[in-house]
Amino acid sequence: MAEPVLEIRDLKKSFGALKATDGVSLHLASGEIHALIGPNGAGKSTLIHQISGSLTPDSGKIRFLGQDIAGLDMAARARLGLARSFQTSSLAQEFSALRNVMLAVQARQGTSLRFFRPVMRDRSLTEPAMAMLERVGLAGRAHVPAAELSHGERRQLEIATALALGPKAFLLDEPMAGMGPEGAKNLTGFLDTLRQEAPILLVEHDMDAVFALADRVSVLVYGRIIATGDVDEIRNDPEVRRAYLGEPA
Ligand SMILES: Nc1ncnc2c1ncn2[C@@H]1O[C@H](COP(=O)(O)OP(=O)(O)OP(=O)(O)O)[C@@H](O)[C@H]1O
Repeated sequence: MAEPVLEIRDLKKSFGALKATDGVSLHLASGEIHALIGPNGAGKSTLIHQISGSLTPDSGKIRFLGQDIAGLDMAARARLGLARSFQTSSLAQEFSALRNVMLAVQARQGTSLRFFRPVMRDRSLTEPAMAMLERVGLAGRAHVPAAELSHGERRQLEIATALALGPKAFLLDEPMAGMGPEGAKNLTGFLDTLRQEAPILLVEHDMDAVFALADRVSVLVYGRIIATGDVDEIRNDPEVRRAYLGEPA
């Protein structure tokens, strides 16, 4: 097997007596969507925070693109191509959709603000930024301030800014939250295409989306992975049905 894009080994994190992450190991392979599901409080967000670098594990290994990233801060992990999106919005609300994506393009190019050039006419920024907006279906809303976009459109814009950073893997924490049925359907279709660009570790409560998208599913309960498998294996796993899908033993 080719080396996984992301590999987590025996990760542990406690808050006092609570073992929020209790020896988690999982990996994300190239081209796949790996869904992480589990009941409220299972430790899904805590795990994502440790991978993105906003929370320090007590022990365990995190390797990304063959490199141990445990000692890197969040910004350094993002620069390597680890894109985290959704639970905290990174958008500049007063700026247009286009300007938001341009900021990400600029960050990737490593250029500083060009005070003496009219930024909005800088084609090395506007052209790739428009291309990203087109990809997520927001080109028609390019000049609308982020604050005036609908909830679903803001999610699309967050993906466009993440794409502009040239990600090598996505960590998506509940992207379907707050989306109506139509928005969830559109986003599901889009995520389906996104896996070609970079694999996705997907934390999601929307089981329709998980079962439609996931190549593999891991089930987290009380900080431990109790099962990993494809959608059918997870649906039919008696322990999963008991612990998570709420069925009697
Ligand atoms: N900073 C913290 N300090 C203390 N306890 C915390 C902290 N962060 C999370 N926890 C606890 O760790 C456990 C796991 O929380 P976490 O938010 O990771 O779960 P989750 O699976 O993402 O839940 P949800 O599906 O509701 O988002 C919970 O019991 C939570 O109360």
